[in-house]
Formats: sequence, structure tokens, C-alpha cells
Amino acid sequence: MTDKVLRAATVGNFDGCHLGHQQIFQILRNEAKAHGLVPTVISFEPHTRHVLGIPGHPALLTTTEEKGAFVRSLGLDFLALPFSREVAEQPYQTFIQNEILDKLNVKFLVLGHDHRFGAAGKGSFDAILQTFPELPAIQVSAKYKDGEVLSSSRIRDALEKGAVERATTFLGRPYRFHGIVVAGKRIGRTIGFPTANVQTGVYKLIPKYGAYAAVVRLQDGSAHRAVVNIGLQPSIGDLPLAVEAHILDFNADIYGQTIDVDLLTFIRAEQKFASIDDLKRQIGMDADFARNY
Ligand SMILES: Cc1cc2nc3c(=O)[nH]c(=O)nc-3n(C[C@H](O)[C@H](O)[C@H](O)COP(=O)(O)O)c2cc1C
Ligand SMILES: Nc1ncnc2c1ncn2[C@@H]1O[C@H](COP(=O)(O)OP(=O)(O)O)[C@@H](O)[C@H]1O
Repeated sequence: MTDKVLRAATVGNFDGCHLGHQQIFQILRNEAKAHGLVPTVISFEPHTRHVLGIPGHPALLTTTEEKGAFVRSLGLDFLALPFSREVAEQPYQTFIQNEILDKLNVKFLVLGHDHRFGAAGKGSFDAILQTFPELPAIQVSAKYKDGEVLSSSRIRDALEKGAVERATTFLGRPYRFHGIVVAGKRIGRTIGFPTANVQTGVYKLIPKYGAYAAVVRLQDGSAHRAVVNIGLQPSIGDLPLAVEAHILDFNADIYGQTIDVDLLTFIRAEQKFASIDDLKRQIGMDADFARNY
């Protein structure tokens, strides 16, 4: 299917949509405006690393849905192209000609410092300039933070250590879970702390287990302070991983709602308590911390 919209585009995985990615999006928006084109972020689904089995960290900072929501909130179009081994094995010339130029009418390309197209990553920026001399293309240099290139893997490392604020400074916004509220064991309400359990994407990166101060945004757009637990709840039993939010000063049934949970700060590591009373007391202190944070 060919769409008639004329686009300026960037292409990549953009996991996290961090400040380095946002710099590309900003330049893309300016160039699109200057040339009367629709600014478009073209990504892949699933993530290229998962399809190609590239070793390294399998977890992602953003699901495709989260990326799409963020990119669109900036006023850019978002497209997730189906990615497969067949797509990966196409020479970059074929992929760019067929998918980017012919199908999507891209008239201007904005590329990140390390983006490579096509089989064996042969489609470097210089190769593209040579192969498609009629296609205006610019390359955006890497963004640095603390003397190092800002990257998705640095953000993953920070989150795995519970260094949420560091992740926030790299992302330009808090680390977020976006998902539907599902039923848990219905124990929370019996100990005075009902918790909305958020379903996470399969590959979603799980930060260090423990309690966090957070902000929860409900489907009606309202924002609430919350205290969040991420972990296996060892005091209750050996349970599957849960990301659960107790919303402060709130009492309503929100099962089935799609909510956002934004992590603000790590409070403490998850522990195995000797009794439910000890667990309750600690959650009370965590809630007080989150209230005053
Ligand atoms: C702020 C907060 C901190 C928590 N910390 C721990 C903990 O350290 N260890 C633990 O075993 N469970 C912890 N929990 C999880 C509770 O055990 C869990 O919320 C309870 O089992 C209710 O689960 P349910 O929502 O599935 O009913 C915490 C929960 C909250 C809200
Ligand atoms: N303050 C609150 N914070 C989070 N969820 C609440 C709150 N008050 C009521 N709820 C509701 O209670 C549910 C959680 O109760 P809980 O007993 O922990 O059950 P579950 O084990 O199913 O999570 C939430 O999904 C939500 O619908």
C-alpha cells in the first residue's frame, strides 16, 4: 500500500526515546516544517535485536505502544514496520528504495550517529549519500551526558541499580510503565494497602526490586501520588513478578483501566518480612515517604 503523504523521516529502534533520540526528533520536526513534510519516526516491531538474536540485554525501556504514544505526544507521526529476518537480509539499497522512498514517500532523511540500514549493516550514512544523491539526508551527532554518549544501555544499567533519578535525567522524563490493571491475589486490601497490579510488556525492563515513590496517571487523566512495589513479594510466597501501585488517598475500583506509573525515586530494596504485621508497618513507612517526597 502506498500512502500519499510526503514525509521527512528518521529510522531506528529508539528504545527509551531518551534525550539523544529526542534531539533527533527535534531536528526532524524542524526540517519537516521547513520543507512542508510530515515528520515521521519509523521504527520496527519487534525490536531488531530480538529478531536477529543479537546477544546482549534482551529487555527494553519502551514497548512499541509506549514509543508510539510518546512520539505522537511530541506531534510526530509514528510507524512501526514489521521486522523479520527477510527484512534484515535485504540490501540497504532495496530496503530504502522500496520501503522508505516508494511506499512511505520519504523526501528527507534525518539519521542518528550510529544508524545503519540493511544486510550486514552496510547502509552507513555515507553509503546512503552516495547511493541516493537526490535524497536530502542529514546525520545528527551523538548526545553526551557526563562525558559519555547517552545510550539506552546506560539507562538500563541505571534502572537495574535503582538509580531512577539518573534514568530520568537521561530520558528527560521518568521511567514509565503503561499497562492495564489486572487482578492480583486480592491480599492488598486485607492489609490496608490495595495495589493496582500493572501488566507489563514481555520484554519491558524491570528495575531493581523494591519500593518506589511514583506518580500514577489514571485513564481520566488525573494524576496521583503513589507508592509502588516491584518484585516477587517473598513475604507472601514465591510469586510471579508484579509491578503494583498503592495510590495514596484513593479508593476506587480501577481494574481494566490502562494507567501510567512513573517512577520518581527508589525507597528501599524488597525484603522478606517475618510477619504480615511487619510488612504492613514497612509499607506504611514507604507510603509516608512517598507522600512527603
Ligand atoms: C510499597 C510496597 C512495598 C512492598 N514491599 C514488600 C516487601 O518488601 N516484601 C514483600 O514480600 N512484599 C512487599 N510488598 C508487596 C505486598 O506483599 C503485596 O502488595 C501484597 O502481597 C498484596 O498483593 P496483591 O495486590 O496481589 O493482593 C510491598 C507492597 C507495597 C505496596
Ligand atoms: N488506593 C488504591 N490503590 C490502588 N488500587 C486501589 C486503591 N483503592 C482501590 N483499589 C482497587 O483495588 C484493587 C487492588 O486491590 P488488592 O486487594 O490489592 O487486589 P489485587 O490483588 O487484585 O491487586 C486495584 O486494582 C483497584 O481496582
